[in-house]
Amino acid sequence: MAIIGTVPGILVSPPTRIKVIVIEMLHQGVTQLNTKKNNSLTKEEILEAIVENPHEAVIFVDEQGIIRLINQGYAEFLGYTPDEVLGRHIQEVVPQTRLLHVLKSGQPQFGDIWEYKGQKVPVTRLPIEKDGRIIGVLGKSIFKDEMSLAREFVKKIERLENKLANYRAELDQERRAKYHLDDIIGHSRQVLRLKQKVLKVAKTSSTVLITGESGTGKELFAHAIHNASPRNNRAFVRVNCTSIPTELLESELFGYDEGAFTGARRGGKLGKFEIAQGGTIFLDEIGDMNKSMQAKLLRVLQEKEIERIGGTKPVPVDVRVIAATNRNLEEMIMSQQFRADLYYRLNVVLLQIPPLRERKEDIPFLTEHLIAKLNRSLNATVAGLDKEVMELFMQYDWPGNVRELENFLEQAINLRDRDILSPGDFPVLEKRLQKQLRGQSLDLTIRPLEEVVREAEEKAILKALTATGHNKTATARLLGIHRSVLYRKMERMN
Ligand SMILES: Nc1ncnc2c1ncn2[C@@H]1O[C@H](COP(=O)(O)OP(=O)(O)OP(=O)(O)O)[C@@H](O)[C@H]1O
Repeated sequence: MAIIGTVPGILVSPPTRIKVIVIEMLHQGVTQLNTKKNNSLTKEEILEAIVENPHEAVIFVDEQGIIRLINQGYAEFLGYTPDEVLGRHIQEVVPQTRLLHVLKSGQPQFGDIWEYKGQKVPVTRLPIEKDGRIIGVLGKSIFKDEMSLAREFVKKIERLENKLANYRAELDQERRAKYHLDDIIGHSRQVLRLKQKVLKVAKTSSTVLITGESGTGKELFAHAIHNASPRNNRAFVRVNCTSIPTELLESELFGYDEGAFTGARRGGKLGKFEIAQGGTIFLDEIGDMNKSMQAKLLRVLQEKEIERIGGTKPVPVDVRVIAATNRNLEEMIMSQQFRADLYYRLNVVLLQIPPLRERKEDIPFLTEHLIAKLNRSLNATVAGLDKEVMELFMQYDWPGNVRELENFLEQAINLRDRDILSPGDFPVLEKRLQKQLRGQSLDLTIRPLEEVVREAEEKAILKALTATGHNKTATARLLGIHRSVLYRKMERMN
């Protein structure tokens, strides 16, 4: 038998020759294909090229903290050659290393900013596992040519971190009660009694209801209760029940879980009750809360737990509730606008803040306090006011209470010619006072009917506004007119 060709180690007879040639061709083809595909590089060579890429610093320390792999660039960055550091303990070479923390915790760190010899670099540290055991840590960082990019990135992160810290501080400030008992000015019997009551109720966690006309200082009292209480180092969270649309109020108060509804934020949202955990929640304008929310709030007060929207289990809350309103809740109960059971739950301790006209002896003290406060905020140097102004103040009824006094003083400080305020600095006050005086006396002079009708109308509006604590919707309802008509008429009155 003639041997006409070989395949290594095999003797081939003629009939199989063609087959062998084909096999050889195929073999060559595959080799060429392989060569084209990976440039004949072994896995080790590829890994080495990756490690030695010039854009990144790469280091691997084993479980003992020994440097087992370091690329040229990183060694240079540290001021060595790779051979000088391989086999040494990382701490010996880089005393401020954080790789060992990752070795210990097993937790990866991404985008950490690491400072070395004045240079800041973003680094990633990854625990490396084999067979379920951590065998070392891989540290990586962008550097060299990309350093300027990295620096920009670091700066950006630092700016964001600073911003975040500022927002956090601002938020903390927002969640602190600003006013203390000493900030409540007044020597009248009523105010002194209220302050004593604040000191007593501050010791407990009972729910407090604060009532009083608009601008009497209800919010001030709520802050003071929190600050005088053992909860004063925890959050004080204010929720204005009118300024939040009804459909949002529930998520605002109780929060929601991720995916609770379309458009819900990723990770969900904490509600004000949870934010106030351990502290106080101040529900301002509680009289404006709609009935379905009233029912939900009642449940929270009874069960002392909230349910996030889309949540699966209730969350216990330890929060003191202080509610305030300028509306007459008892009348609202009679007209079925407010739940009686909620009213009794809220009204455990009642603080009724009297209107300013019933404690006019406080006006001089409040004036002095408010001028000092406004001097600070307006950078002014007002020393006080003429005797005539104080006389006007004492005659006026102050339907807008302390807030109205503050507004008058602010306008006057802006308009003044001298640092002692005179009646001329209070043009609106004089106008309102005249109206008030006319309203008190029966004006029998014969005047154009239009004027008489307008005055009667204004009187009725003022009375209704006082009765509703300046709630425009309720005022319009009382007077039987549309809210837009009320607004128009009020604009004309000013
Ligand atoms: N006794 C007081 N001493 C010092 N400032 C006061 C006092 N009462 C009220 N003020 C000031 O008057 C303004 C109105 O007070 P606050 O907002 O507490 O009133 P309110 O009754 O909560 O009003 P509203 O019902 O409209 O919310 C604030 O600037 C507050 O600092």
